[in-house]
Amino acid sequence: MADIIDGRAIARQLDEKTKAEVDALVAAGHPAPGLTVILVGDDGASQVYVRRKIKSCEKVGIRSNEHRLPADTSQEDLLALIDQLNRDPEVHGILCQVPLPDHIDTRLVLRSITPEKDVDGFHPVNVGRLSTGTGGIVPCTPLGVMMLIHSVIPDLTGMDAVVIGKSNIVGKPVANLLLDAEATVTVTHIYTHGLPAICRKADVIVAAAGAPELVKGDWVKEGAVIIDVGITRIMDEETGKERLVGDVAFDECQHAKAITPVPGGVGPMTIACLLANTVQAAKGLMGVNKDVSSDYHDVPSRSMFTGNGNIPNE
Ligand SMILES: Nc1nc(=O)c2c([nH]1)NC[C@@H]1CN(c3ccc(C(=O)N[C@@H](CCC(=O)O)C(=O)O)cc3)C=[N+]21
Repeated sequence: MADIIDGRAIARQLDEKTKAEVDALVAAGHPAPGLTVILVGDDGASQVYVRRKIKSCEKVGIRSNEHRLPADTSQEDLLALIDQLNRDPEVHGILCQVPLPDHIDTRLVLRSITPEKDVDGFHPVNVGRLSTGTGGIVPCTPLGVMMLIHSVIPDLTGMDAVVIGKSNIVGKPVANLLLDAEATVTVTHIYTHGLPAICRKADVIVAAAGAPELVKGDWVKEGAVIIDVGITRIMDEETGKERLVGDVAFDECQHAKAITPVPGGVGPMTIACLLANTVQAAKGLMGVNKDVSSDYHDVPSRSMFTGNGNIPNE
């Protein structure tokens, strides 16, 4: 039997660390970090996620604020709200839930959140920092994925990792983080030729294609580690109830070393990492931790100079 990686338990551990950081900030006379979540429209799943995020904030002592806007909110009004939040010194993190309604230009909206408060790590400045290994805020789900992998494989040096999915939110940033961890990374997607054979070579598989039960048992090498990022709601024919399905045929993969469940795997880590990112953003804005060592990490850092073939100007 494969070990089941308990995302809820690891998220709880991270929340404890986050809470301790919040307490330390407050004890030093700083205000508690503040997160503002914007939700446009009334998509059911989005409402569930936003409620979870707000509740989790309470647990660790982060102040939270929710702006619920009607589905027909104009892009102009949304941008005006973000502009106001960008200037508000009590707001340290801004998250605008995606997907946004079709009449709104999502890229423009995500670019309008100031990079210092961009706790999703979606702003092009943070994307650029991640891809050059120069700090910045790392997107929540990819950061959670790495923590789950590290809970079973402390050192990824030289390992073969296969990422399935090429989204800006998960696939691409996960690939960058795996490279930073010295893994050999193959990025694939649902149109990749010979995907099963590519996966069979992997020591680590990150499935983030949004395709229910795409990864079959015979795609998985004995002893591999599988991280399942997919969440699809399907109607169970037998019970008539809705259930959540990942991108991996879980039952067929018991010869893996370890595997994340859905639910209870990556999802809870996404939220815990959001809270951690909010504290990181707050510290940055408050000028906490701006000591010599963090300056060292802010300047073109390690991975730029350690001979990974990264040429800074490319
Ligand atoms: N700007 C923005 N940032 C996001 O981080 C963001 C977003 N938009 N839009 C939607 C996706 C999705 N997402 C999840 C968060 C928690 C769970 C989660 O807690 N999942 C539970 C189950 C939840 C359920 O029952 O549906 C679990 O896997 O155990 C899942 C998905 C954050 N997202």
